[in-house]
Amino acid sequence: MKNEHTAQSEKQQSGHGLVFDSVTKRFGENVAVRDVSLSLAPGERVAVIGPSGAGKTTLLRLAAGTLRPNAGTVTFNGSTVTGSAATLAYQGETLVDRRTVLSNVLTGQIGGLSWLRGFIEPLLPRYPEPALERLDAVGLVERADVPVKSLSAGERQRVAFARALMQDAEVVLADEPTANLDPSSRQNIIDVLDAAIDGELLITVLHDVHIALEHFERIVGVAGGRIKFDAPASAVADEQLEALFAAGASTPNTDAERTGAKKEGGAPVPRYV
Ligand SMILES: Nc1ncnc2c1ncn2[C@@H]1O[C@H](COP(=O)(O)OP(=O)(O)OP(=O)(O)O)[C@@H](O)[C@H]1O
Repeated sequence: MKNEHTAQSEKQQSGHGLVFDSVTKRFGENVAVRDVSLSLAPGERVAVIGPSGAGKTTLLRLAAGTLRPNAGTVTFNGSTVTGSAATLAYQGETLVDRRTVLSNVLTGQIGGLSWLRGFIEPLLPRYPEPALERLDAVGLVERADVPVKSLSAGERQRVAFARALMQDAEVVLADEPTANLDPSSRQNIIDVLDAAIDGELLITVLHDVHIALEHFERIVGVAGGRIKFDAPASAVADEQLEALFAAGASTPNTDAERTGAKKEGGAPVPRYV
């Protein structure tokens, strides 16, 4: 009889799950992700950690299909990723303050509606039940009718999760869900996310290494656009973490910097186009 690990490896080799195959993503001369190969199985809970500018958000956006690689492929179950396979849980600041919690969550499904219905549904919902279910999953169903502006940062993040879960995607991506939260809310928000996920592949970018190691099974360490380690949380050594964050300070992102060529200009690179 095959053990679970062998079965999972075979599925991944046959293109099951989310697969990055030799992926490179450039922004001009800046190489954000450099020849990355990675296989993640359905149901896994993965934390991506690394220093600032390492390429973590770019990896997430490639997984969401909102960025296309310059080289290599990103597939889910063998097909190029699209917005319907993966959902990116944007941070709580992306909510519309003056609208109610329910209305914000309902905007999570407008991609699947007609233009007119997509406009009207968040304001005058005909089918609020799916959104109320997602709010229940994140413990906020009682607050469905209050405006988002009256919520705490942690509650806003929970609404953002509920909105992302409306897409019923098989891959859930969260970029820094603990940002702007106090330490006790940070633990709590990861517990909420954990409880709301139901068999989907969860990939979370985290700055807080302790939370990553405590709450996630698999840790992918990224620096300079490359994967430096990919290991079960229990196997990540302090030396690996020190090397990862030390590498961040010294790893160049451009080919010119890597080859020691003189850098021209020096204008800051914009974060997003
Ligand atoms: N849209 C863009 N245009 C130009 N450069 C970009 C763009 N997005 C990211 N970059 C650059 O790509 C590199 C990786 O950025 P990315 O945001 O993926 O890093 P990160 O690890 O998520 O960083 P942080 O932890 O600070 O959010 C950085 O050098 C960044 O400046």
